[in-house]
Parts: sequence; C-alpha cells; structure tokens
Amino acid sequence: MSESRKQLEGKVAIITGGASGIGEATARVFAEHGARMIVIADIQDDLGQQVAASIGADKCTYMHCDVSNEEQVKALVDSTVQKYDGLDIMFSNAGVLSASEQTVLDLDFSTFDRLFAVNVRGMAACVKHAARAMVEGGVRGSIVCTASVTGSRGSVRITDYHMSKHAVIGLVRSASTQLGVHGIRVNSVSPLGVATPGVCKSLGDMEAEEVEKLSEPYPCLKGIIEKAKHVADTVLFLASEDSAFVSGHDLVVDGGLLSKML
Ligand SMILES: NC(=O)c1ccc[n+]([C@@H]2O[C@H](COP(=O)([O-])OP(=O)(O)OC[C@H]3O[C@@H](n4cnc5c(N)ncnc54)[C@H](O)[C@@H]3O)[C@@H](O)[C@H]2O)c1
Repeated sequence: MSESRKQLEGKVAIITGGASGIGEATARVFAEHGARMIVIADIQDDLGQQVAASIGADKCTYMHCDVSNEEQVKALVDSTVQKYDGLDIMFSNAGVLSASEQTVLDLDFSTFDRLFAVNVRGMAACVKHAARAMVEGGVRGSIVCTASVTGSRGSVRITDYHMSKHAVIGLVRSASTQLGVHGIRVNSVSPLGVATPGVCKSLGDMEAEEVEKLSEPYPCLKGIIEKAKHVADTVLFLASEDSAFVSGHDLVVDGGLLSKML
C-alpha cells in the first residue's frame, strides 16, 4: 500500500482500545492516511491522552470510555457525531485476555463474566451505537471489530477468551447481514500473535522480543514477525473504500496459520 495515498481523507473514526497496542498503531495509520478526526476511546486515560497528543490535537482526540458500559459507549458515539459532524468508521478493538488458565474443568465465572462484558457485550454495544449513528446520518460507514485466530479454533486453555472471539465473529456475521441494506459494511480482523503491551503484561511482564520468540513457530510464513502495524494496515483496508464490496468477512492476519491442517 502506497504511503502517499490518503484512503481515509475527510473521515471521522472511533478506535476503542486506542491507547495501546493494535488500537494505537491503527490510530497512527489512520492519521497518516488522512482521517479528519480520530477519537481514541479507552480506560487508560493518561496513555490515551499521550497517544492523541503525539498524533496531533488537530486530528486526534481522547475520550474515556469503558466499553462494558453501554451508556459510556452511547455517549462516546453521540459526542463524536456532535463534535465532528458524523461518524464514518468504528474500529471496535478493545479487549482483554483471560485472567487465568480457564480450562473447562476450572472455569472461574467471575473473571469469565468480566471478560465477556468487555470482549462480547462491549463489542456489541460499539457496533450497535455506531450503526445507529450511521443509519441516522445516512452514512455508508465501515465497522471493523478485532476478533482473533482464537475465534476459529479451540485450545487447551483460555476457554473464555476463545469463546468471546467466536462470539465477535458471530456478531460480525449477523450485523453485516442486517446492516447491508443501509450500505454499512461490518468485518473483523483476526491477528495471530502481536507482542503488544497487553500481551506482554499478561505473560508476566515479558519483553516484546521474548514474546515474539514464543510466537515464532506458529505461522507458516517465516522470516517475518507479526507487528501491530501489519494488523493496522489490514484495518485500514477494511475501513476504506479499497474494500468497498467486502462485508461479513473475518480477515485473518496470521501468516497462514489457519490454512494449515496440523
Ligand atoms: N496482540 C495479539 O496478539 C492479539 C491477537 C488476537 C487478538 N487480539 C485482540 O486485539 C485487541 C487489542 O489488543 P492488544 O493486543 O492491542 O492489547 P493492549 O492491551 O495493548 O490494548 C488493548 C487496549 O484496550 C483497552 N481496554 C481494555 N478494556 C477496556 C474497556 N473495558 N474499555 C475500553 N478500553 C479497554 C486497554 O486499556 C488497552 O489500551 C483485543 O481485542 C485483543 O483481544 C490481540
């Protein structure tokens, strides 16, 4: 993709979980590609404000929003529409990892419920309120959700996380079916393993290089390490008119992992 092309010229975008990792990288890519305003929504206020300031107050701003709280999601969307005269793109990306091993035999339902409140209900609230604003404004918008390769496979652990990402893909399929009549596209992006601050922290504050070493055996594609920018560039494609006839699709960014039989 050419850096000089401005696929998002004039567009207004919300990015949840934009203070860190994949969301932050996507905010930077959206700014490079001409987005008129990017609203970063997160619960890490200091970090979110720093990221927005480093991108530039003329094209990026921060708003506190806990996606598990529907009122806060509605307020985020309403204030974006009011201040910036519409909403073209929702990148619903905020997510959390399992708090423990969470095997079926040992499921802890209090952490399960918290994870679902963010990864599933929060994702659905963002799709709901973004879609309502787009329908009301007559905007043929693009909604992109962050799923994961874990949304297409089972695993020996983190059952709640796998279940939540399967639900995200189900949400995308249903929402795209229902919103197509309004010209709104809904897709998901599914990374494999990026050494983001969230992942490094969940692995006991491991260094990014160590996390990348752990992920190395999984993709079929060798000689390249998955970075947040790879995911961000894929989100750019799904958010922009370059993917004008793509809807209901889960676009994996996994170096070929899911294509392999064993
Ligand atoms: N990094 C990976 O390998 C990987 C792989 C597949 C999917 N994902 C998904 O990518 C998304 C981003 O994760 P990341 O790896 O960049 O992690 P990250 O922790 O670096 O970033 C996630 C951001 O979401 C925010 N967040 C958490 N709970 C929130 C809430 N209730 N409301 C608003 N914001 C909240 C966090 O504060 C953080 O800034 C998540 O949905 C994750 O499940 C990541």
